[in-house]
Amino acid sequence: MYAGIDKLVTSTIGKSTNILWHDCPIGQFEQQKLLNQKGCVVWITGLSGSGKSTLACALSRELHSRGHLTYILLILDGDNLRHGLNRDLCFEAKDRAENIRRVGEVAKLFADAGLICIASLISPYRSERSACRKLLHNSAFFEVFFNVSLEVCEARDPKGLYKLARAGKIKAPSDCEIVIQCKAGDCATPKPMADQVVSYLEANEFLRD
Ligand SMILES: Nc1ncnc2c1ncn2[C@@H]1O[C@H](COP(=O)(O)OS(=O)(=O)O)[C@@H](OP(=O)(O)O)[C@H]1O
Ligand SMILES: Nc1ncnc2c1ncn2[C@@H]1O[C@H](COP(=O)(O)OP(=O)(O)O)[C@@H](O)[C@H]1O
Repeated sequence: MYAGIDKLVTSTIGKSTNILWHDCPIGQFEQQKLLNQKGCVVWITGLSGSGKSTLACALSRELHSRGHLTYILLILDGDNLRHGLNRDLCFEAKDRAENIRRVGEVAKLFADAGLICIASLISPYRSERSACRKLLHNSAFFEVFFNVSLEVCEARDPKGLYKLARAGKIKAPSDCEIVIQCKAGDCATPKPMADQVVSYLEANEFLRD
């Protein structure tokens, strides 16, 4: 047996038996001490064009300027992910579900490594967002809902995809920690929106060990 592995848990997955779980001596606790922050997932949900990617970038810039390690969100952004990790997936309901499940698992890995992981996905279904939330056992999953009207998103329509959103009747999330409100003619700039999330992380002691 290798040094440092003090617990072996076996399980059966499909037809495979003896799938081993290895516990390692350097875990989330040790990583967080090193980074002086707590690993967590900030999950940004909202319609296409609501401002998710803009907030993700503003938030990572703001946290970086304060000395915090984030995972650069552009990799965990719906469009970008479909160039790599999820290039086998399209936009049917089952593919969206798998897309979100994989992103949730990857986000959990980054949070386990002590990083503040910002995921930016439309993630329209509550059940899938809840499943990702449940992966984080220590309440380190924060949902940010962009409450931006269809009218505003459609007026922006930077990718010309808006006819698709028009068909969807997406219910507002009921279990999010943070709501970014934006009505026609009254939208905050990205910096105060990022500050709203930073204040939440600060108040919940995620910006110190
Ligand atoms: N057909 C179709 N339907 C929906 N979205 C489309 C489609 N084709 C491309 N895109 C772009 O992909 C982004 C959505 O990916 P997500 O991973 O966020 O979607 S989901 O969470 O799986 O529902 C989304 O990015 P944002 O506009 O930034 O939200 C779209 O621009
Ligand atoms: N707070 C804001 N106020 C005004 N325009 C914004 C704001 N946030 C984003 N935008 C603009 O809205 C469009 C969509 O933003 P984006 O972040 O790409 O949305 P999403 O990632 O949700 O599709 C972009 O053209 C962006 O410049």
